[in-house]
This record gives sequence, structure tokens and C-alpha cells, in this order.
Amino acid sequence: MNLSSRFAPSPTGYLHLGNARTALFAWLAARGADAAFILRMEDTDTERSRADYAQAIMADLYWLGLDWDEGPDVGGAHGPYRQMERQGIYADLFARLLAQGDAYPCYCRREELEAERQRQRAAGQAPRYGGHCRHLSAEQRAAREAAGQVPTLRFRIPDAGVLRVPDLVWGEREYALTEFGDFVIRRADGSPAFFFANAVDDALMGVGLVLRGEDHLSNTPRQILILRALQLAVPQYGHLPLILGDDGQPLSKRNGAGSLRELREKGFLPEAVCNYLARLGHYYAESALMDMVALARGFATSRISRAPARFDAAQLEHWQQQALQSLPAERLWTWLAPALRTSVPEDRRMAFVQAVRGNVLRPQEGEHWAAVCFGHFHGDAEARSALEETPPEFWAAAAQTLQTVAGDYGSWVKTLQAASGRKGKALFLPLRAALTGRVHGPELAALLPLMGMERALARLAAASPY
Ligand SMILES: Nc1ncnc2c1ncn2[C@@H]1O[C@H](COP(=O)(O)OP(=O)(O)OP(=O)(O)O)[C@@H](O)[C@H]1O
Ligand SMILES: [Zn+2]
Repeated sequence: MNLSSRFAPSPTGYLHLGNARTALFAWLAARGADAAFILRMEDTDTERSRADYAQAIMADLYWLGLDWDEGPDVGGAHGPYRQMERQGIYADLFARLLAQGDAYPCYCRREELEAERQRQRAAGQAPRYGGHCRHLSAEQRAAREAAGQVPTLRFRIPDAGVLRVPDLVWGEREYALTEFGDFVIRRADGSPAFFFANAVDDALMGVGLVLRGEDHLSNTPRQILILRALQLAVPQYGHLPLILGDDGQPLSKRNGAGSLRELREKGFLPEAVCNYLARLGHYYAESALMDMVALARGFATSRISRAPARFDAAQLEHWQQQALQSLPAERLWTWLAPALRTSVPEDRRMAFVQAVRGNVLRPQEGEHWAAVCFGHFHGDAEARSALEETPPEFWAAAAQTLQTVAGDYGSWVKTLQAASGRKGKALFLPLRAALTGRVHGPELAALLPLMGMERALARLAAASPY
């Protein structure tokens, strides 16, 4: 079975999470089957399409960890991969459909079509093209052309029959062909209608599996009719439930849904985003973080859910935490470093990232811990009140025992416990508050050697109110 798959965005804005999940599923399906993955830019909406958006989309997909065997930047055997560069291909196909009688020019004006729809609605019928230009004679057409009327091209729906449309997510649906009116495949300006270019490009590019948003479900029967008329292969289709925003509406480039880039700029890791999205509407038995190979291996269209999914920030944070836990120390440093204002000595970087990795979700959160280890910080209110509740003798004992054990954390807390008679929270909370300015955070055992004896003693001294 041909499981080559594709992602076909319109370069009309930055990718949002809905687009990204659709791209990810299509990529996982291809890679899980060792099949090719293709990227195609659907830029026929010339008013909204922009070259810089196309660049940004590719950069965002690469950032996410997706790659493609064929696409606008890497070329391939079925190019070009920007639809505006494929006009000649569409022109040949339009000519073929015209010659076969499967398409015909329509001269109806916008107002006439609108009036027809209104009449149909008023009569309680579903609006569809009534077929006015279906049977124009050659002379009638010539007369309209001579009068300067520029036609659209309509696809001629077969007069009778049913069309079975299988779907990997929704199962098979049946349509009576009489439900459809003849539809426009080429606009008056010569540009191809979206679902025409989209369908023929999938077939011409050898795509065998089309996974896309549910917003395209209603296009599928018409696309199958076009492909059949052209004797092109019909791919398997699977329509993914759309991802909804907080307003309950599907995320869309048009309504300015939060973009993948925003998440990236906030410091979310691609591993986190992929693990989050892969499970949004797809079931994995594995609940731990998975790499792309494992995600691809575990992907199956039969595990796609039909329920609409909503963006859930808490889930994304969960995966961010998981991803940070397993990130190699070098990459963790690269992730953290740009947000640090306190300088971290080169030979301490790896120890520092290991110490803090469980306590940061954003790079900015690393700054406080850098200040704790290598600079100066301001304690927060909780930490200050923990200090106020602790008597001066404790701080004196803490400083003295720390010196006795030469900064060894394990010996220090044992000795201090014996000297102060405190244990558990009563012992650790004030120490943490004094040394880090917070009541939660990384292991003190890891922080203490990084901050060093001198800083630690100064903080213990400053902690005492007297
Ligand atoms: N909210 C969504 N959830 C899941 N997939 C989506 C969502 N919106 C779009 N998609 C899918 O993303 C792919 C790329 O679509 P497209 O580039 O047209 O994005 P779009 O957000 O619909 O843009 P526009 O707002 O310009 O229509 C398509 O397969 C589409 O079905
Ligand atoms: Zn017409």
C-alpha cells in the first residue's frame, strides 16, 4: 500500500497548533511506514500568501523535528512544490476535462448565482448550481466570449449514481450524486479552485495517504470525482478533528490563533510540543516521553479519536517538564544560557544545569538559580517569613558546623541536626530560605557546592536578624 503522505499548508500566516498537529500526524504516518513525506505550499490565494510565511512555516516544521523528502526547498521528482508554479500543469488538466466533456465554461454572473441561491433557500432547498450553462451550444458560448464575458470552468457532476467515500477516521459515507451541483474548478481569473489543485497535486505527487483537518471533509467527494474523471489515483483520506481554542472555535490562521513560534520563543522544547500534540486526539499506550522514532512506530490511523480536542496548557507544561528531564546537559545549557544575566563559570555549566533541570520550565526561571549559585538574589516573601521564625542561635550553629565539615552537605545537615535539635522541615526550610531565597527549589546538596563556602556563610550571617 502506498503510504506516502504530505502536508499542504497555505502560506498565509504562521503555523498554529492545529496546523502543527496535522503536519505531525501526516509525518508520523509516513515515517512509521517508511514512506515518503512531501511538503507542498498551497499559495493560490495570492492576496494572502506571502513568501516570508512560507519560509517561516518551513523553519517551524524543521524546528519541530519534521523533515521531508520532497518540498519547495529540497526539490524532488514531482515538483514544483509551490502551486503558483504549477499553473501549466493545471491548464493541461483543465483542457483534458473540457475535451472529455467533464467540464464546461460557465458565464453566469455573481448576481445571477446569488439570486439563484436565494430562490433555492426560499423554497427550502439546499443551494446548488442549477446547471444554466451546462448545455450551451458552441454558438452560444462563442457569442458570450465575443461579448467579453470571462467564464469560470465548472466540473460536470455525473447525472446519477452514488459515491462511496471511505475515511480512515470517520468510516465510509455514501453520497447521492444528485446532492451535488456542478462546481467551479477554475476561477474567472484563471486560478485553480482550492480543492481542484489540492486533489490533482496529491495524485500527481504520488501521495497515497492524505491526513488533514476535518474542515476538508466536505471537499472529499468532489475531489474524488475530479480524480476519477482524470483517471488519477485516489488516495486514502483521513480527516482529523480540529483543535479548538479557548473560545470553542477551531484554531485558524485567520483568527490569530497562538502560533508555534510563540511557544518556541517562550522556550518550549520541540520534544515537548511533539509529545503533547501526538497525544492530542491519538492514543499511545506509552505514557512516558517518546522520541520521534518511537512516536512514529506507535502511530496508527486506527488510534485517531473523533472527538474535537481543545488546547490544554497544563498538559503542554507536563510534557515540557518531561522533555527537560531527559534533555542532554549540553542542550539544556544552550536552552538556558540566553536567558541568564548572571554569568556562570564555564567549568560549572554542566553541574549547574543538572542541579536546576527539575525546577525550570522556562529559560527565564534559570536566572534566579544562577544568581543563587554565582551572584546575588532577593529572597521572596515566603523565604523572608521562614527566616523571621528562626532564632539567631540556629544561624550561628549553621555557620559554625558548615565550616567544621568543610562544606560537605551530608555531614553538615547531620551535625547541624544534632547541634540544633531540629530535623525535617524545621531544619531544611530555614536553610533553603537563607541559601536560596525561596522555600522550594533544586536539591540543596547540588546547589551548595556551586555557591561555595564564602557565599553560603555570608547568607547564613545575613539570615540572622541580630
Ligand atoms: N484548528 C485546526 N485543527 C487541526 N487542523 C487544522 C486546524 N486548522 C487547520 N488545520 C489543518 O491544517 C492544514 C493546513 O491548513 P491551512 O494552511 O489552510 O491552515 P488554516 O489554519 O486553516 O489557515 P486559514 O485560516 O488561512 O484557512 C490543513 O490540513 C487543515 O485542515
Ligand atoms: Zn453558468
